[in-house]
Amino acid sequence: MAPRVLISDSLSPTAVQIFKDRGVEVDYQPNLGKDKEKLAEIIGNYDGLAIRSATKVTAKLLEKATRLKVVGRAGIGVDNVEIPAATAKGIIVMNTPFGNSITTAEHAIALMFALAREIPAADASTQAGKWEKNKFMGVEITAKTLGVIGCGNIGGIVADRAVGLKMRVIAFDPFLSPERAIEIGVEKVELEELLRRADFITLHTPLTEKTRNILSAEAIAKCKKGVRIINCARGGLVDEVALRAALDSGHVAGAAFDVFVEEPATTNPLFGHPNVVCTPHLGASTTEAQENVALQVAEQMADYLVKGAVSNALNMPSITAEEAPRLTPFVKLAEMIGSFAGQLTDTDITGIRLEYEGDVATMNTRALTAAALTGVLKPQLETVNMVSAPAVAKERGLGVEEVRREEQGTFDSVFRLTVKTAKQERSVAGTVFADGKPRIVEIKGIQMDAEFQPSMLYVTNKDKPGFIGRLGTLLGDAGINIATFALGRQAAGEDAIALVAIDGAVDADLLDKVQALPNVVQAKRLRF
Ligand SMILES: NC(=O)C1=CN([C@@H]2O[C@H](COP(=O)(O)OP(=O)(O)OC[C@H]3O[C@@H](n4cnc5c(N)ncnc54)[C@H](O)[C@@H]3O)[C@@H](O)[C@H]2O)C=CC1
Ligand SMILES: O=C(O)C(=O)COP(=O)(O)O
Repeated sequence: MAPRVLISDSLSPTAVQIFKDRGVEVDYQPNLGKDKEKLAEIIGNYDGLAIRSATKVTAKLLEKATRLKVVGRAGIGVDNVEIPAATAKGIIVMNTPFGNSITTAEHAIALMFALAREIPAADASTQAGKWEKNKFMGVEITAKTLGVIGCGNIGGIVADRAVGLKMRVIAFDPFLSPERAIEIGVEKVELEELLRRADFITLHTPLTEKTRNILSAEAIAKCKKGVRIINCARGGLVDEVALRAALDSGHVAGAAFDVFVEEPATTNPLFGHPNVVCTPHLGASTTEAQENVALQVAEQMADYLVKGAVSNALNMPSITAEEAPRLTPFVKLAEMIGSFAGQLTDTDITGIRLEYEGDVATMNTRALTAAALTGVLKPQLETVNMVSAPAVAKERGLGVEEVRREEQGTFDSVFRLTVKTAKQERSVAGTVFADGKPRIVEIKGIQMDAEFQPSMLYVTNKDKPGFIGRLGTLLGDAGINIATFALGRQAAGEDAIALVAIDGAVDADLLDKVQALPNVVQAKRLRF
């Protein structure tokens, strides 16, 4: 069945076309994001959800999203998506981190000029037939100091444009390296210094608990008198009530806002002030940017839903479309080996060691580790998948250790997983043969050669004559057909393992009988 995607915000028709071209069914309902109830009613029918900023992807909505595998944000900010809730449900959240950054930076520059020359008010007055030539006295921006709060992609482009406009640019960003600051021609400063020195302040951080109200009443009070503030990033970075008071007192000379605490903003503390310029979250609204983000989000989502490739995900390691075909059988192997070990473990797991040997050590082991953890955790936690497994493992305090060795042994690649419990360590290793099928090649250091089958019986025993015959007879008497029978042992007469693929299931009663056979140490049913 073709995957189905819902687009619940306004997106360029390019997205619809790309989904169709790539074999994804698509429903384009550009206003649905604003209708929470309706969206919750139908979200259960879709594998993918493509959004902009109007759709709020809350934990409550995700509860109804029983089929959802991916949320694609055609844009940058993902503060409208509850990512931990998506991760917990195994839903990938991806964005398009660069598609609209130039456009948004240009909007910030446009708003800076609009403020400096009071263009919106002058336009309204002129078109009202007032010709108030003496009312509007602007300020030059040349040689003025621009303070950039958050100097990442967009902040960096704004800084670059501002340098071109002959401004002096200072930036506050704890993650801006001194080398990058030199490269883009900005002076890196602390927030206090920026507030003290800047004639214009522009904000370009995401909205997080750290950045909320970064321009608080207190911070605004520390600003130079006559400062002008531009916010093209997110509502909530500036305390709107405090800013209004500072505008009213004349401490702040002007403010240009594209984003607001409450959106859509139909009322706002800033509205109505003569030195305030507002736009309705238009930062990303150019034909070019919308074309970029629509194309990119549709390609990324289709690549994931159709080919298993992951890019620009915020809660999952990337898998390129090129590596996906080579990686996929190993993802399967890692998950099955993980599942094998998980099903064998009854007590609390304290740690997991993942060893990648040979070719597999050169692959995307982050993705393979996520798959292996999924397998280990699934017997206890049905809903876990590659997206949520690493977070769940961390939450449960499982120490995860990765070892990579590129030298090959008997096989081109070996993946070995060791589960540690308070009582013991148990390792299982496997490989992928040329047929693309995962195989078990070693259990607890004992060599084996077994394929995974949907229903299997795992028996450890003392290597004594008669065991195989007795097990075969017991299963035969119960009407169970043996599909394959793999054996391995440490040495003659010592610990041995039998891995039996069976048609049909072994019930608890029969399992007890297997367990009761002479020399049997442990008997377990496994399902794959
Ligand atoms: N108005 C609009 O339509 C648009 C708004 N945006 C907003 O712009 C924001 C920035 O986008 P990008 O530049 O692409 O993101 P980015 O991730 O490249 O840059 C953000 C920068 O903020 C810095 N930062 C993080 N915490 C900080 C803190 N506490 N103090 C100072 N700096 C801090 C980071 O180090 C990073 O360099 C987005 O998160 C989004 O909210 C993005 C596109 C369009
Ligand atoms: O990309 C972003 O972060 C934006 O804020 C753009 O929002 P929008 O897609 O125009 O609703």
